[in-house]
Amino acid sequence: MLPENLPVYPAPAKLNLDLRIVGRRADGYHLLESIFILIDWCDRLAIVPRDDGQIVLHTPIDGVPPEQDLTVRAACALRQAAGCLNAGADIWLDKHLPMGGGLGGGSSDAATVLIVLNKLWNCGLDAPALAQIGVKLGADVPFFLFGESALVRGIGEQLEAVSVPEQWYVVAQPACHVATAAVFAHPDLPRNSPPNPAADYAARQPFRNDMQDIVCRQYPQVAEALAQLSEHGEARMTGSGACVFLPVPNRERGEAVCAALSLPARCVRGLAQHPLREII
Ligand SMILES: C[C@](O)(CO)[C@H](O)COP(=O)(O)OP(=O)(O)OC[C@H]1O[C@@H](n2ccc(N)nc2=O)[C@H](O)[C@@H]1O
Ligand SMILES: Nc1ncnc2c1ncn2[C@@H]1O[C@H](COP(=O)(O)OP(=O)(O)OP(=O)(O)O)[C@@H](O)[C@H]1O
Repeated sequence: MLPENLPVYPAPAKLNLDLRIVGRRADGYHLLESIFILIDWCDRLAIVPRDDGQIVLHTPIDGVPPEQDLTVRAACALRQAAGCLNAGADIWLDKHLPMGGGLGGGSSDAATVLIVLNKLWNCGLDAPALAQIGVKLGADVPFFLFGESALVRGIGEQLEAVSVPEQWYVVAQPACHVATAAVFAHPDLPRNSPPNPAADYAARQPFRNDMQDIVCRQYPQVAEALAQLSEHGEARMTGSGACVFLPVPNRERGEAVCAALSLPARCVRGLAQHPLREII
């Protein structure tokens, strides 16, 4: 999928271990408190600068016009913010993460483009400046730029590091795509969980996901996936779904759970840091 002999830049997925909706802003966006972690399931990108000012995505996704792809939008937004208007890029995206899965794939692709082109174009923007560009592309982009486990608040722009124990997870993929905006707009969505500012993994337990009940009502495939995973432990949905996950003590146990399920699933490992952390 990617051209040979070019550096490959990963864009890892996220899981929301805990997700609470604690309020709503005047513009309708919801205020969240969520523990985010990175996992070792990744999209892969190749990115090469070009000097004719064009931003070319060589691998468009079915149903997403290139100019709306988050990789291209990220490159354009960076170019605008940094004022390097003649900078261009060739981008190849090898998509592995399911779309509409609650794994943040599009946001992660955008974050990887921002990180890499900030270097390749010598923009010199610092992390807060990149996050400001990122949050306009997707609520999860600042987390991927932050690059480690975090308690995320606001709509995704307030981040605090959280120490999360090393852990394996089974991630199961129901055969449906959940429309995030429709879940947030649902009249029955709980929107008033009590705020708890503690950036502390243990103190926030027991974890839950305030979007899970509404999504299970509307998407029986998600409810079925949760029922199957729950036979093996405490399973939850990530983000606005559709994917669901289960912490497991080790890879062997994870592979055994995957084999017992009747839907696609994989065993993944939590990452302490973003693989591009050293160039963020
Ligand atoms: C639920 C999460 O997956 C948790 O990680 C994210 O907050 C969702 O982030 P995302 O998919 O990047 O969502 P965006 O593309 O930014 O927003 C999609 C739509 O969901 C609604 N939205 C999103 C985030 C938020 N905090 N409140 C909202 O009400 C808005 O109507 C928005 O237009
Ligand atoms: N590079 C991209 N990768 C994935 N989706 C993209 C991309 N560019 C634009 N999109 C659009 O964004 C939508 C959401 O994709 P994404 O994979 O980020 O969803 P998600 O995993 O549910 O994210 P979240 O957890 O943030 O809700 C897609 O349905 C698609 O229309």
